[in-house]
Amino acid sequence: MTQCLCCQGNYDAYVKTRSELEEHQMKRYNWEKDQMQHMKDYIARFGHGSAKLARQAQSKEKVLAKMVAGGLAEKVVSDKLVQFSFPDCGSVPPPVIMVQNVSFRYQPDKPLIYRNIDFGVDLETRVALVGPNGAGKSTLLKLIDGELVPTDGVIRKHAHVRVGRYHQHLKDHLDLSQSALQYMLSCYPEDKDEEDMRRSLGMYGLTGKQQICPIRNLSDGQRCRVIFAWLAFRRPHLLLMDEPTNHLDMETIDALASAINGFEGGIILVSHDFRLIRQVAREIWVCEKQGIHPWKGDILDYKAKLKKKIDK
Ligand SMILES: Nc1ncnc2c1ncn2[C@@H]1O[C@H](COP(=O)(O)OP(=O)(O)OP(=O)(O)O)[C@@H](O)[C@H]1O
Repeated sequence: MTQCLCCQGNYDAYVKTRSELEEHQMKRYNWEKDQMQHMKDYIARFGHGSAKLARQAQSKEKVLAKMVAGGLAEKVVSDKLVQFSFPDCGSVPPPVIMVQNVSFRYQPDKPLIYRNIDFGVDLETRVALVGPNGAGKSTLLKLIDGELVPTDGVIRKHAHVRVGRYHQHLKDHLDLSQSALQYMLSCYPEDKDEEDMRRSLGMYGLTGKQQICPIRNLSDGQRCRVIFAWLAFRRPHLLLMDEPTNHLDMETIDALASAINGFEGGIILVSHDFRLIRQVAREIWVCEKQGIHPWKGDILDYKAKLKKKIDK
């Protein structure tokens, strides 16, 4: 299970430690840079001078080589300030999605994951779906998205609704030889405007270089951002987010939270990150015992209940 990030104290401590480390690294980088420049200037000026000066220059050359061999501090390059946002999706009148008497099992000889579940989703929906591992949270998102078909019952969708589902496996399907920009252009061939695509990728914190280098050279976190950019470009009315915080650092998670809060559509979030849930969810639904049950309290009450259960 992903570590719970509820505790603000931990987060503050993390930010403080990180900025102290960065400050130290930057000081060391600047000092080394100055020293090296000084030695290089000396070598350039006196390397071919009198025997004494040339000897001193040689000795500086050795010091310089030793510094390089010992490993130099890298310049602190903070990731571009990330400010996610999901574009205006326009409105779709309710009911946007109706889940009616749905039962589901993966195979005929397997137990039901859901039995007769019934609920509606619209653009006001801001739900965090929680529950034990294996209860069926991801399965529900796949059913709503249409990747899975109910064994019984129906899921009705408004004809014009655009659903955007984010999950971890999307990044595993990226063509690693393509750049993020090529990927976007191939996904949206009708939108050939490179500038638009670049703006979108840039909005998700990918620098110009990162947009055009092969995806293979990007970190997992950067690949996730490519997926967020792809998702946002679809202008979904309903976001189905399955563990969106994996591979994201805390600043990016906060950027995601504020993007969700600024989003005008609906969202169903599956996450083990209670800190994100606390920031964005208006309702908690518990997925267990083949059903979906609205939770009366907030996510902290739910967390307390889990803890009580473990302590018993
Ligand atoms: N393709 C599949 N075929 C058969 N069984 C599956 C398949 N996918 C998932 N399951 C099973 O269905 C159940 C529900 O899985 P699901 O991934 O929806 O649970 P979850 O609540 O999202 O779990 P977690 O919190 O661990 O991600 C699990 O027992 C899982 O093993």
